[in-house]
Amino acid sequence: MTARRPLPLALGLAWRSGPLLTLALVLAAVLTGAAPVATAWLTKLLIDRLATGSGPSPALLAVLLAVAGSAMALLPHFVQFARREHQRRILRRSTDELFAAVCRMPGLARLEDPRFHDRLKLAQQSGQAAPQIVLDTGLGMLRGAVTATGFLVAICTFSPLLALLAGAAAVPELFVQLRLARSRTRMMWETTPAERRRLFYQTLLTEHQAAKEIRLFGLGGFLRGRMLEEMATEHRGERRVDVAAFRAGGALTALGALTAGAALVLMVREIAAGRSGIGDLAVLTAAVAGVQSSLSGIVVQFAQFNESLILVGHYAHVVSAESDLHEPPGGGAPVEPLRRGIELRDVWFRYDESHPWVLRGVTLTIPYGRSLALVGLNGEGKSTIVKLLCRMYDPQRGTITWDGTDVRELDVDALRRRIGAVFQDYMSYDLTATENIGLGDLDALDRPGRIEAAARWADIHDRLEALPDGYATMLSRFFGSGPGGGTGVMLSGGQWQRVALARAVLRAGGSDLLILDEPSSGLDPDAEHAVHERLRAYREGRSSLLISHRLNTVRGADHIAVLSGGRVAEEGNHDELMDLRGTYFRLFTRQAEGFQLQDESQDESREEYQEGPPAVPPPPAPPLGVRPG
Ligand SMILES: Nc1ncnc2c1ncn2[C@@H]1O[C@H](COP(=O)(O)OP(=O)(O)OP(=O)(O)O)[C@@H](O)[C@H]1O
Repeated sequence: MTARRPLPLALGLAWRSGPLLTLALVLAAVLTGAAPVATAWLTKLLIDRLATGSGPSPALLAVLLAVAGSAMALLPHFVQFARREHQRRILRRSTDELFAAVCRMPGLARLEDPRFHDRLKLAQQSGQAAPQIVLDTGLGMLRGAVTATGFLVAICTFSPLLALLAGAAAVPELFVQLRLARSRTRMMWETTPAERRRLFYQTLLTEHQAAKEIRLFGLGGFLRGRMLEEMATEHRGERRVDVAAFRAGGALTALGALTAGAALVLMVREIAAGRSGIGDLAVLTAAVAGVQSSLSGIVVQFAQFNESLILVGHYAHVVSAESDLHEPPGGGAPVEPLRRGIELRDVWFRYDESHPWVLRGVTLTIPYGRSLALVGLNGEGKSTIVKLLCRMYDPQRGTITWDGTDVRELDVDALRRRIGAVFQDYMSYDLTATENIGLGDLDALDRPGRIEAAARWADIHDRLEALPDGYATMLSRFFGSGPGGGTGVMLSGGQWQRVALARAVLRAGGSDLLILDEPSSGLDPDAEHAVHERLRAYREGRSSLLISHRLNTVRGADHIAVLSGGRVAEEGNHDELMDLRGTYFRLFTRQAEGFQLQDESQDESREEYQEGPPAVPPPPAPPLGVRPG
């Protein structure tokens, strides 16, 4: 999809947010523009009538003047109210459209691209403000054009040269303001990374998760310093543009004063020569000032209009961003329930072209109704395989198939609905306990029975029920709990993990593939044992993928694959892999030895404790090479 054009996009957004309000604002702009011209003409007619006795009735002119004056006084109030209401509606709509576009992005690649985040930041700013600015400045220009045309016609009837002089003064200002607008938008793009980093440091300094390390390691001053450095970078960019604007403003004001002076000299000469009356002086003085200010206003508004359109370009880019995953023309095919299995064939993957390959030709099968366990050292790509199965990315080479169909040909949402997963980096949401579990299947949010059943399965029901507001308690110390706003509750690491398990189980009820990436790393040994027993029963007859560094929990899997160097180095069931005496054997025996050693030392210390400490301390060991006498 190509990026939508900024002007139609901005105007469309303004129109869809409030058609009647848009029309009312356009009408108000025309009236506001016409009112000063009408006032000046009516004043001239009234003065001429009073001086010469010819022309419309003074009473009528006075009434019309009063109407024009009232319109000029009242319109700004209406415009202010209508603008604010319109702004709120645009904000709601643009925010909705922008985040709908972000949610439509099926993969993770774009969210891991810093330039996309820079653009998103500007898109948020521009999507909220720019349509209003485009409309405001567009209407401002319309208003200014009505005023300037009226005044220029008035001046022309008096002296075309004077009209030309008043009009020409706007040309240099136009160039200067356009240049400034371009510098400002460039500066915003250049300083956005610094702004995002500053916001990151600010959040870090106030958020609960980082607070412990920041205090323990004494990082407050360091992070504050970094935050101020980023702010200084932003300010340097802003200052550069402000200095240019200040210089240009001075030069333009001097030029404006010169033009006004020249116009005044011309007028005085004409009146002194008797070619114009006293009424003309009144209208000309107002007209020259009016032309100058309205043309200058038009120029400034045009520059702002241009600036906003450039920024809307970022918004357009985000809302029309293409999918970061392959999508078949006409949409993906529906996903049928799994019958044969999922296969990875010669899968190569790296996170970015500049990164090394993580997977270098992985071939694996998760047969229907069977369990596969993945084992490997840190960073060997186990979680990467999980992300590929959930289609967070597509592999650069090779295929992943679902019952023989390449997953790239399937509808990605339908595929994900068939997968239940506990990720290694599972989320803890600052929401209520019910919501924390219910997010696994939104349909269950208003079915407390299902939520409770999932919590019972994960052995967290008793704890959640005992919370101050039960399942309605906010699991957060960041937001208040309940209508009274009492503080929420934090769970322990293992308790959070059980909540994540309950969430996955709630979803996995109807899923074909259950993925468990380190599902019990934070659980105590009793809980781990219980959870794995339940998981074993739960996986029965269901396709599942289990990843765990605790090899005693994977030994029961139907098939175990050991990843090494981006490939499957060993495969088989536990006994076969032990017979192979390779990596699995080494890792398993090392872990088992660790437990044995612990057991032995525990046994020894238990014996010592039972026997009591030795009465006489043992003699010091003799130096090496010296035989005890
Ligand atoms: N989003 C990402 N962007 C770039 N590189 C990544 C990303 N996620 C992981 N990696 C890299 O990919 C490699 C494999 O990571 P992965 O998380 O799949 O390993 P793992 O086998 O699950 O490790 P562990 O046992 O520590 O959980 C690592 O070298 C890691 O640095």
